Amino acid sequence: MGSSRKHSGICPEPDHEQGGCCIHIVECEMNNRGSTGAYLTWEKLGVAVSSSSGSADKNGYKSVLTDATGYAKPGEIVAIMGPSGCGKSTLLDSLAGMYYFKAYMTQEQVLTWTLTVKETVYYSAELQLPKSMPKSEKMERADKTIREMGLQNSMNTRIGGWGIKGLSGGQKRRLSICLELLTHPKLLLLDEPMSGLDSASSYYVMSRIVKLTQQYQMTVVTAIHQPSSQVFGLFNNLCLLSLGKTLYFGPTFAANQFFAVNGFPCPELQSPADHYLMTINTDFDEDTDIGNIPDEVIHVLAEAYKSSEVYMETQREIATLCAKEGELIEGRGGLQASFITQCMVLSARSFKNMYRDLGYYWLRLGIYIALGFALGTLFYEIGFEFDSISVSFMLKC
Ligand SMILES: Nc1ncnc2c1ncn2[C@@H]1O[C@H](COP(=O)(O)OP(=O)(O)OP(=O)(O)O)[C@@H](O)[C@H]1O
Repeated sequence: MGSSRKHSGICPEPDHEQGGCCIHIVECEMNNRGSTGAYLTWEKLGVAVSSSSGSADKNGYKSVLTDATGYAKPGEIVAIMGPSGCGKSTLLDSLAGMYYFKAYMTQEQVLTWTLTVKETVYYSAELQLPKSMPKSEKMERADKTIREMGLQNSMNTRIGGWGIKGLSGGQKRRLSICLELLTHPKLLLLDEPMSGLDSASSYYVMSRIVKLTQQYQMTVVTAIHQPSSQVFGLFNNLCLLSLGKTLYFGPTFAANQFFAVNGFPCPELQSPADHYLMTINTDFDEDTDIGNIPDEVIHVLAEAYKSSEVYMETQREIATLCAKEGELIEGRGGLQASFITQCMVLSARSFKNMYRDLGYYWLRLGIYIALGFALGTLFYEIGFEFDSISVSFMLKC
């Protein structure tokens, strides 16, 4: 590793229940090749929310994430998996809380439904890419990213929304990924990027993300629900959560052995990802057919993980990554569009959105014309005398 780095960290005061927690990120020059990469680590990360339910503690707080520990390195993808409600989004939100994070795709779609795919990506390219980059190059990058996400046949299709069918749910998801990948961010957080995609599309989209991750040495952390075996095989590290606890963080290929050693071997012909999720799901205690009580399984695995060699290795890796030192490589400024460009692009986008949106522009225009006409006719042929004004006004009212 070279010596240059960007560094930031959040290490709040140790909490009496959760212990100390720390999120740490360094951007280092890699292998002296001139390119840089972001190293992200999180240790003993806990999140509690105020709650009035029975599971809250005496202070009215419910723990939704406990002692989460892990790391992510350039050129690699960490997959966060676990049953619904286990804390995947909470972990990603906590990591995204770093002021330095570059790109975060949440579960909510934030797309302007009146624009086409091409317009959406072009506008985003103009706003996000460095002002030093020529416009032709920005458009070229936008076209390439659209093709990489397999949206080239829908370039001129409107996103669609209220009353207008446009892109499908999966296509919208791919478009959202496009917008995040445009800048080749050093750190990319994705929350359920595959939702709405069929298994083949999921594989193609994820393998393209892997390709870009390796090509641009991006650091990627993604929450994912139910990856197929092929998609699962693309991840470098796996973070398994249940009830807010980390049951496993380590190499994806080593998870099978961890489960087998602790009494939950993956049956032959079953997808490992499915097996892990079925084993640690606590939502359907009565219907479970694996013969174990889910809460006990979580306890056994959480304890086994903390005394495993994989956990020790994770701790060693985090210590190494946190110890990286160096200098600032580049300032954050200079990467965005200039103020003038931002004004022009946003005005053009807003104008297009307004005149294509029936409710937003045309309906309002109709209402204002009708209102103007009504107000105008109030004084029609009113006369010029004082009496005519008062009589006419009384009549009209
Ligand atoms: N701000 C909050 N206030 C109250 N409860 C919260 C808050 N944030 C998260 N939670 C609770 O924490 C738990 C974990 O939520 P989270 O969204 O992280 O789960 P998830 O694993 O991403 O679920 P899914 O896979 O269904 O999206 C849920 O029970 C949720 O209700």
